[in-house]
This record gives sequence, structure tokens and C-alpha cells, in this order.
Amino acid sequence: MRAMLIINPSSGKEKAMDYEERAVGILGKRHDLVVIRYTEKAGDAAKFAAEACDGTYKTLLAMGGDGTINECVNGLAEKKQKPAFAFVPLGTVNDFARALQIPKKPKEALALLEDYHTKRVDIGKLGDRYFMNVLAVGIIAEAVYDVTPEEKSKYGHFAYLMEGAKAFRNKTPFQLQIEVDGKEAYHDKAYMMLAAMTNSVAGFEKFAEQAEVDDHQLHIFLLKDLSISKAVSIIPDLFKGNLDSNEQVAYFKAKSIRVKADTELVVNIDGDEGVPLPFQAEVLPEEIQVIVPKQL
Ligand SMILES: Nc1ncnc2c1ncn2[C@@H]1O[C@H](COP(=O)(O)OP(=O)(O)OP(=O)(O)O)[C@@H](O)[C@H]1O
Repeated sequence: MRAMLIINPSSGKEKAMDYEERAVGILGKRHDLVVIRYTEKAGDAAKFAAEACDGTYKTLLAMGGDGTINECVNGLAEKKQKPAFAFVPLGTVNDFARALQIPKKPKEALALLEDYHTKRVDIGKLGDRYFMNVLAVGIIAEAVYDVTPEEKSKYGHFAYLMEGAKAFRNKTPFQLQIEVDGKEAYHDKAYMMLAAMTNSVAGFEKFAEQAEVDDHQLHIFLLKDLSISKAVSIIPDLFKGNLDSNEQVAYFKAKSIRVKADTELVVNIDGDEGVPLPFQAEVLPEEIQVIVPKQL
């Protein structure tokens, strides 16, 4: 059986290329042939990952940031003959790696291929798009687009918090209507909605502390109020893992959601601009087999 190695040469300050030789060496021990594909533009990684589902590949290894990993997940989703998926996280935030305890050091992440311990993990589906981390509507979703690559490399994932705090000023809420698993769960004003597949959101590993990668659930958080006196309590709860019980937050778990709003809003899918509301999304349980550390 073959292995495919997808490299985004622009990821992680161009670090991806440094680890190519080591990756090929490790993959070469378990596979007859290692096919290397370099991405040049958006969409390439998804296309290559889909090609790796032709039944001749045992393993797909991606080296890149969350963008490349999301594309690979999109290429693999709902294919019959998926290879096991491994990745070396080279982005600034690396939420999927945080959730799966994949080491940040590329050498250590590559060493996981020696053990080849795998776990089936859930992903989400919205129309013809797939996500492994988070859907967002409202303030934070908009703030994500304003974070520049320079801010990301200077402040890491805190750049999102800074941009988010700026965006909180002068905001008015929208009316949001949410159905979870076919039942109306929320119909009121909100400033933001997040639906997380994993515990780590924008680098905050305690955001959805209760979320497991294979719990078949979306973890839905709604920010109901934003008066300064009350909103400040959210920051400590964000770090302590208590967001679900915060007074300003409504929290639901569900296998599927439908979301409508009274204003024009766009859903952000794993950090990228998605479709306008209304939308519906669902969990695809244990859809992707990922190479992870033994303790997971
Ligand atoms: N050869 C290339 N040169 C420049 N850009 C590329 C190349 N190949 C792919 N890309 C772009 O890189 C994007 C993904 O980048 P990456 O994997 O680093 O994710 P990211 O979301 O930017 O990571 P993070 O935010 O965690 O730093 C792709 O969507 C594509 O647009």
C-alpha cells in the first residue's frame, strides 16, 4: 500500500519543507511507495486528499496549518476507501492538534507514525462543506477575518482575543433562532453563536472542555448579553473551562442544528467564510481515522 504526503510549502514560516526527508523516511518503513504532493493554492490539499481515497493508499500525511488540515478533511469526508490521516501541525493556532494531543514539535508529531495508533474522530457537515473544529456566527466570526498574518505570528492565538475584544464595542445583538435535534432550543437575542466539535477553539483548550473528539455532539454556545459589567466574567470562565455555566452564555449539545437570524449573517466554518444564514449542520460520527498519541 502507498502513502501520500501533502505539503503546504507556505505553512509555518516555510518550515514544512525542512521535514520532508524525515517524513518520507518514516513513511517508507511501512509503505511500498510514498507519493509527495505540494500545494500551490487553495483547494489543492482537498483535491489531493480525495485522490488518496482510491483504495491504494494506507496513509495520508499532511504538513501544514489548520487550513491545510481542514482541506484534507474535506477531501476525505464520506469517501469509502479513506486512508488513515496523520498531520504535522505547522499553523499558529492548531486547534485540531490541541484537541488530539498531537505534539507541536514536528519531529515528535512525525514520531507518531512509528506507533501508528489510530482513533476515529467526528467531523461536522454543513451543505457540501466539512469542518473538524468550529462553526461561528456573529462578533467573533467577523473578528477572525480582521486578524492579519503579522498579528498572528506576533501574538499567536491571542490575536483573536484582541481582535474579538475590539469587535465587541458598538455591537448590537441579532435575533437568533436555533433548533437542536429537530426541537426549538433558543429564540432570542444573541451576539454570537459557536458550535464546537472539539475542546479547543481559537487556541483556548478549555473553551469547550467537555467536548470529546468522538462524542458525536456539537457543543453550542450562545452569547446572550454584553453589558460590560457582566461580560467581564466571561474571560475567567474562558480560561477555567466554565463557559457552559456562565450566566451570559446559553449552552446546548446536539447531533444537528438549524440556525436562522433576523439580519444578514454569514457562518464562519473552521475560520473561513462560509454560507449565509439560514443553515443546518450535522455531526458525521467517527468519520475520519486519525493517527494520534497512544494515550488518547
Ligand atoms: N504554495 C502555496 N503558497 C502560498 N499559499 C498556499 C500554497 N499552498 C496552499 N496555500 C494556501 O494556504 C492555505 C492554508 O494555509 P495553512 O495550512 O498554513 O493554514 P492557516 O489556516 O493559514 O494556518 P494558521 O491560521 O493556523 O496559521 C490554503 O488554503 C491555501 O490558500
